[in-house]
Amino acid sequence: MNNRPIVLVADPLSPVALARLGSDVEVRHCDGTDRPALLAAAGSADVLLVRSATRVDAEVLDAAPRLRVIGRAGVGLDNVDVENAALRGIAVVNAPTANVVSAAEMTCALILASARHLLPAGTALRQGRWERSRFTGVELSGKTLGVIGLGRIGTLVAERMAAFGMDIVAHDPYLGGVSPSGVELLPLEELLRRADVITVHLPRTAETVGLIGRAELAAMKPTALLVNVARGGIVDEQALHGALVSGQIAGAALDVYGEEPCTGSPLFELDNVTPTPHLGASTSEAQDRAGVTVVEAALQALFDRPADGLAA
Ligand SMILES: NC(=O)c1ccc[n+]([C@@H]2O[C@H](COP(=O)([O-])OP(=O)(O)OC[C@H]3O[C@@H](n4cnc5c(N)ncnc54)[C@H](O)[C@@H]3O)[C@@H](O)[C@H]2O)c1
Ligand SMILES: O=C(O)CC[C@@H](O)C(=O)O
Repeated sequence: MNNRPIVLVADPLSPVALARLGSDVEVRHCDGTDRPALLAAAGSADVLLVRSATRVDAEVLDAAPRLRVIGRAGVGLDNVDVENAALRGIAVVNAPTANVVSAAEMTCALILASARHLLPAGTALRQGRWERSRFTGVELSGKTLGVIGLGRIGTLVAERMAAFGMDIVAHDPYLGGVSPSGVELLPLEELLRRADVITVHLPRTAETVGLIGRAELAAMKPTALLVNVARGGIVDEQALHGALVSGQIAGAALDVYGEEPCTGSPLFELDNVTPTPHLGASTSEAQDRAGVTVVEAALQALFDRPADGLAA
């Protein structure tokens, strides 16, 4: 069919989601992290589908005069200039619940891995070193988990870690003082002082960038573990490096970084850091759900009807 709307897929989407696009649109692919390629391909796009790697800023919007829909296959919209898109009448759709279980499970995995030194112990073993006493860990049962940002993912993490016997405290000023049962809401300073494990589940906003900096790290216990599966920049990486080297806190696990992709960081050289390359949403289930959600929303916006093969 000629003159079909063009859907530009700029980050890898699940095959299930791509199949849902059907035959009423023309699907084109580009590498959204290759700026010149993205800007060139955006010129003919009616729909732009991305994950977290592609930055959809004013320059991209300027280069995309036909754009009607931006689909973000995931939760965080910090890589999309939503306000600017709205001013141009471009719809922005995301998948706010598609990957939250995966992100919560990833967080729990990182908490457990940090508490038991799984990464450095496994690395030592691969290098032929059987170092049992060096990697003595800590039990989580009876310890306190501090959740900063008690939204969808923070709540799922709290529920799961409560099953490990952890006491849960949280800081979230937007809950109006109302929290799920069993969760004590605290001011940030008190959470930082009381928690043994601190996990961050915030959007990246002007308010949250740098929220965990030098002073906040200094307020934590020397035995504290800090986990960030939310967004880079919320934890100040330089201050964190200093706190980990000086023993101000015991360890950290990071899935996200101020600049991504991040293939080199002084943090990666520390044994008490467990780094992962933004894998929180990287499960087949989450990717299928996120991709299908934004494809359906994009087709709905284009044609005012559901995708091929879906019930009307
Ligand atoms: N690593 C990954 O792959 C991955 C996957 C999914 C989501 N994320 C990130 O996780 C973030 C959280 O996701 P969610 O689904 O739980 O979002 P959510 O909107 O359900 O929850 C965010 C919570 O943070 C709270 N909050 C906002 N500003 C705050 C502040 N200054 N102090 C304390 N609390 C504050 C809000 O009130 C809300 O309850 C997303 O914005 C995204 O950036 C990362
Ligand atoms: O693109 C991804 O898989 C990461 C998505 C995740 O960070 C999110 O905010 O949903």
